[in-house]
Amino acid sequence: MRIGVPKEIKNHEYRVGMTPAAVRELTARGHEVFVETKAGDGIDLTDELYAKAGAKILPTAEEVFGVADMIVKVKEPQPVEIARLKKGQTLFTYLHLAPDPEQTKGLLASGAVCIAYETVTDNRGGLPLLAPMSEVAGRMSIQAGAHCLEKAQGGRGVLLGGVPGVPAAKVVVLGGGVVGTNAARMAMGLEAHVIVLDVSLNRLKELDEQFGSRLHTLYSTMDAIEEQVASADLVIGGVLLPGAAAPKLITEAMVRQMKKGSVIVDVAIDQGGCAETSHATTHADPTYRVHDVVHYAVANMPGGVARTSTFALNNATLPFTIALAEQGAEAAMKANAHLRHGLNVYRGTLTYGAVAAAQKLAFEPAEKVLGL
Ligand SMILES: NC(=O)C1=CN([C@@H]2O[C@H](COP(=O)(O)OP(=O)(O)OC[C@H]3O[C@@H](n4cnc5c(N)ncnc54)[C@H](O)[C@@H]3O)[C@@H](O)[C@H]2O)C=CC1
Ligand SMILES: CC(=O)C(=O)O
Ligand SMILES: [Mg+2]
Repeated sequence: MRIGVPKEIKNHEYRVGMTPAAVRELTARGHEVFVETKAGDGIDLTDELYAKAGAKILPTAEEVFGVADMIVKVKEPQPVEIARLKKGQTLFTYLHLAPDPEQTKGLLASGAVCIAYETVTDNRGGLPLLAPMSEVAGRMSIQAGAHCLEKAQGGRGVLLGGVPGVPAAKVVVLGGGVVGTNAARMAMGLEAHVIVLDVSLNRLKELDEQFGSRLHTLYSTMDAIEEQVASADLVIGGVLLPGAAAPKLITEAMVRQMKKGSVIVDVAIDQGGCAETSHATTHADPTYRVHDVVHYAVANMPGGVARTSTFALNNATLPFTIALAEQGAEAAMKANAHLRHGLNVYRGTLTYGAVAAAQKLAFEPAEKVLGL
C-alpha cells in the first residue's frame, strides 16, 4: 500500500502521523511511505531520519495526498486537506466529528473512507488510540491550570499546593477517565486538594483503591457539580460520551457563581467542551475570560508537547496502521470489530450513530456498509 504522511497545519501543531520507527515497520513489510518534506522538523524528526527509514520525501502536501492510498495524520483534516482527499482513499486520524458539521459535510462529499482514532475500541471498554493523548492532555491540564492561576494570566493568584500555614488550592476534576485520572495524579503530586466526579461508580471505586485517602471521589450529579465548581480554584473538564458531543455539565449560571480568577481547563473541548461558556482556543492564544473566570480550551493540547505526544500516539496507532496496510482498509475493518468502531464516514455515508445523533443526520452502521 502507498501511505502518505502530510505535515500538520493546525495552529502550533508539530506532531506528525508517523515516526521514522513506524515508517520503518511499514517499509520493511514492503509498503511505500511518502512523507511531506519537513513534516517532523518541529520535533527534530528530520527528512534524513525518514529517508533512512525508507520513506520517500515529497515537496508538497498535494503530492502526498495525490499519491497515497491511505493518509495517516494527527489532527482532523482542515478544509484545504479535505479538498485534497480522493474518493475511496483511506484517512486515519483524529476526526472529532460530533461538534463539527462542516467537517462532516466535507468528509461525506469527499467519498473517502474516514477512520477516527478516537472511536477505535479495545477489549477492556477503552479507547486505545485516544488514551495516549488523554494521558498527555490530562497531565498538561494541571500545568496549564497552575499557570492560568497566576495573577499575570488573569488568575486568582493561588499556588496549587499552598505552603505550610496556607491551604492548598481546590482542584475539581469532572470525569475520572484517562484525562481525569492523569490530571488528578499530577494535581495530587503538587499537593493540591483534589476531588474527582464521575457517573461511573466502578470508576470511582477504582480511583479510590488506586489513590486512597489522597483523592476525594464524588458521584456526579447537577447538585454535586454546582457545589464543587462554585468553590473550586481550578476545574478540569475531562468527561466523554464516546464519539458524541460533550455534555454541558457546567452551565453559564455556575460559571457566574465561580470565584473571581478561578480557572476552567476544558479538555473536552475537542468534543465541543463541557462548559456552556467554552469555545475552542489555540496554543497561540489559549485563554479568555467569562464572568471573571479564566477559560483554557485548546483543542490540540498534546501538540504543545509534540515530541512526547508523537511517540506516544505512534505506540498506539502502529499495530492498526500495519493492519490497514497489510489487509487493506475494508478487510482490516471486517476482521477487527475494534478497528471497525473507528469508521465514521464510508464513501459518502455517515457510519457513526453518536455523530448522526449530534447533527440530526441519517447513518448506516459500519457492519452494513462493509457488507457484514
Ligand atoms: N483538548 C485536547 O487536546 C484533548 C482532549 N481530549 C478529550 O478529553 C475528553 C476525555 O477523554 P478521556 O479521559 O480519554 O475519556 P474517558 O472515556 O477515559 O473518560 C471519560 C469519563 O467521563 C465520565 N463521564 C461521562 N459523563 C459524565 C458526567 N455526566 N459526569 C462526570 N463524569 C462523566 C465517564 O464515566 C468516563 O469515566 C474527551 O473529549 C477527549 O477527546 C483528549 C486528549 C486531548
Ligand atoms: C485527542 C486530541 O484532540 C488531540 O490529541 O489533539
Ligand atoms: Mg464570578
